[in-house]
Amino acid sequence: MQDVAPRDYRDAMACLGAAVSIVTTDGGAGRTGFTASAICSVTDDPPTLLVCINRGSSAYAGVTRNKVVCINVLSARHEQLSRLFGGKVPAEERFAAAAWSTLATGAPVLADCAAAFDCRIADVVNVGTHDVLFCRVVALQRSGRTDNLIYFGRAYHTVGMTDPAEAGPDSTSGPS
Ligand SMILES: NC(=O)C1=CN([C@@H]2O[C@H](COP(=O)(O)OP(=O)(O)OC[C@H]3O[C@@H](n4cnc5c(N)ncnc54)[C@H](O)[C@@H]3O)[C@@H](O)[C@H]2O)C=CC1
Ligand SMILES: Cc1cc2nc3c(=O)[nH]c(=O)nc-3n(C[C@H](O)[C@H](O)[C@H](O)COP(=O)(O)O)c2cc1C
Repeated sequence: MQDVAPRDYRDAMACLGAAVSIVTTDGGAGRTGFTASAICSVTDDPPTLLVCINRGSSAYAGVTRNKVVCINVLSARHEQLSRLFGGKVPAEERFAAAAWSTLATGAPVLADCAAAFDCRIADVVNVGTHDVLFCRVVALQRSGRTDNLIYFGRAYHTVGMTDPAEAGPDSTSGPS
């Protein structure tokens, strides 16, 4: 069976709205990060997400050598930060634009993101141009923010919950 053309595939994928995150890493291979929408929950036992990273990305060597990532889910106010981490800008210039801390792995945690998933990379599967990283969550942070940055139709949008109580209280959990 013939594959569809990459351009047609991307045009169709532009119809799929997705939350936007900044995936960060730090360790022996240095601090770096990139904007990502190809992120998905895999299982809650053990808590695992997947992240798809293009092997051509400037962040690829750092992420795969450090073997840790933090998935920082962006709020509406982070559109400019998403653009900065979206390519071409040197890594340290990207980080200079926001405040960061750490949880368990040492990967940078964005101070006021909607949620942060601090992870060790448990498995990697090579598919076409990308590596699929299976990321075991070892610590969490939630801000209680009630809005999300969304990428849909090649443009940024925002969604928000009407009842702030739905987001739950501010919280941090995992090993200290
Ligand atoms: N999964 C990925 O690697 C993604 C990469 N991007 C990057 O950001 C640039 C701007 O994105 P758009 O304005 O949406 O234009 P676009 O026309 O290049 O992409 C449309 C949609 O196709 C998918 N896509 C794009 N490039 C892809 C890739 N290399 N592998 C798998 N899926 C891909 C994404 O869902 C994206 O929103 C893209 O050219 C690409 O370099 C954007 C979204 C996802
Ligand atoms: C909204 C958005 C979503 C993106 N999602 C992904 C993604 O899921 N995986 C990925 O490898 N690159 C993704 N990219 C592209 C990277 O953020 C980055 O632009 C690319 O890796 C090249 O950056 P570089 O200059 O650091 O090499 C996305 C870009 C944007 C703007």
